[in-house]
Order: sequence, then C-alpha cells, then structure tokens
Amino acid sequence: MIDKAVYDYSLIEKGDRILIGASGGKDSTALIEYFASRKLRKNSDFEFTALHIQSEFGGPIPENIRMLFEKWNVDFKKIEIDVQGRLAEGKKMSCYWCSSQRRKELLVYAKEHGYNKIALGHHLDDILATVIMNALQKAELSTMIPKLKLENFPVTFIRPLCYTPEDVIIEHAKETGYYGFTCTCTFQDNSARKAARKKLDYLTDGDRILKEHLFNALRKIKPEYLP
Ligand SMILES: Nc1ncnc2c1ncn2[C@@H]1O[C@H](COP(=O)(O)OP(=O)(O)OP(=O)(O)O)[C@@H](O)[C@H]1O
Repeated sequence: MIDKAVYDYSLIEKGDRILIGASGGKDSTALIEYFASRKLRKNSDFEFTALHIQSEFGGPIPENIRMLFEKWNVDFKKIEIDVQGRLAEGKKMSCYWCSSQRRKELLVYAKEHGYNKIALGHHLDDILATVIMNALQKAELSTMIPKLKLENFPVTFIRPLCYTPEDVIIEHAKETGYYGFTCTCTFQDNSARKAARKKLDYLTDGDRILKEHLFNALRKIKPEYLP
C-alpha cells in the first residue's frame, strides 16, 4: 500500500534527503519503519532522518520506540522548543499554535540541514476526515494532499501513508509493539476532527474498500455532473 502511494505520486526520488516528523505515535513510527526497510532495498538512493520536536507539552519519545529506531538503524534527532514562550502577548495557548510551531520547526530544520522533503504520518482516514471537515465547515472540497510542493520554500511535504487505512496501522503497530503513545496535552481540541472521523466511519461502515472509493472519487471529478 505504501509502495503504491510512493510509486503513484513519486514520493521518493533519486538523491532525496527526507526529514520525517517523528511524534512517537503509531503513524509516524510506522512511516519510519517503512523508510528504514526501504533503505535496505538494493539500489535505494535516498537518505532520511527522523526528527522529534519536543515541547513543554509533549513528553519525549518513549524508550521502547527509541530502541526500535536503534534496531532499525534510524538516524534520529531531537530538538526542544518553548512553544508557550513564542506566543505573542495576550494570545492564548492552543493545539493549533503548538502544531503550527512544530510545522515551522520542521521546515526550518529541513532548510538549514539540506533536506528537500518532509514526510508526515497522515493516513487515509486523516485525509478523508479532512475532506468531510472542509466540506461541512468550510463548504469547499479540499484536503491534505499526498505531495505538496511549497512555492516559497525549497521543501516538498509528502504523505506516504495516504492509501493506508488507520486500522491497518493499528494492527501492525500492535504486532510490532509500538501502539499506545499519543499526545496527551490539555490544549488538545480535536472535537471537529473527531466528529469528522465519526462521520467517515458512519459513511463507510469502517470498510476499507469504501474508503478507497471515497479517495478515488477525489481523483475522478466530473465537473459536468456537478453544480
Ligand atoms: N512532536 C513532533 N515532532 C515531529 N513531528 C511531529 C510531531 N508531532 C507530530 N508530528 C508529525 O506530524 C504528523 C501529524 O501530526 P498529528 O499530531 O496529527 O499526529 P497523529 O495523526 O497523531 O500521528 P502520529 O501517530 O504520528 O502521532 C505526524 O504523523 C508526524 O509526522
């Protein structure tokens, strides 16, 4: 599944230097595991580093995951940032602020250290839930895309798990022993995202094929049959 996404969207190309956002959660860990195994293939021609951005709100990467990174021979780096200290006066701390600072840090690190791509652990359910959220809340048809080349920055975001349903990741993470770690800070406001996930499950009954159809529908727009 991941191989197909990588192939369909040319997510890994010759000579790429890829920075993977490592949260310690199951999704980015699955992504790192994939990159580590792909690196072992004959003729692999890319480099990658897993970067964890630690703030005062998220704990460090759990020891068992650090040990897996070592076992997989992953080049792992960690930086610490003071998310609250960056808030402008009078502004309140929020989940959005924290994740935007993480995103900014990934970009700055990539530019300073010569990485041309940043890989994130968003999976199929994240992408479809975003379609539902954007349609119902913003009244537009859009989502996070598998490959996004930034216009004003020499970096491309890639999402190699875009075809992978979350339940497949959970199953695999349980088998491999890295299921369980999630962000537990008190600023999380995932209510809209959680509601969209529920709607997605209702719409598809959790069926992988139906989720795949929904994703494919986004690639087969028939404007002549739309208002
Ligand atoms: N602290 C962090 N440091 C580096 N990258 C991060 C961090 N937190 C999140 N990311 C990156 O951003 C992606 C999306 O973040 P989000 O918080 O939505 O994670 P998630 O869907 O819970 O996934 P995961 O299981 O990887 O935590 C992650 O998959 C990861 O690639």
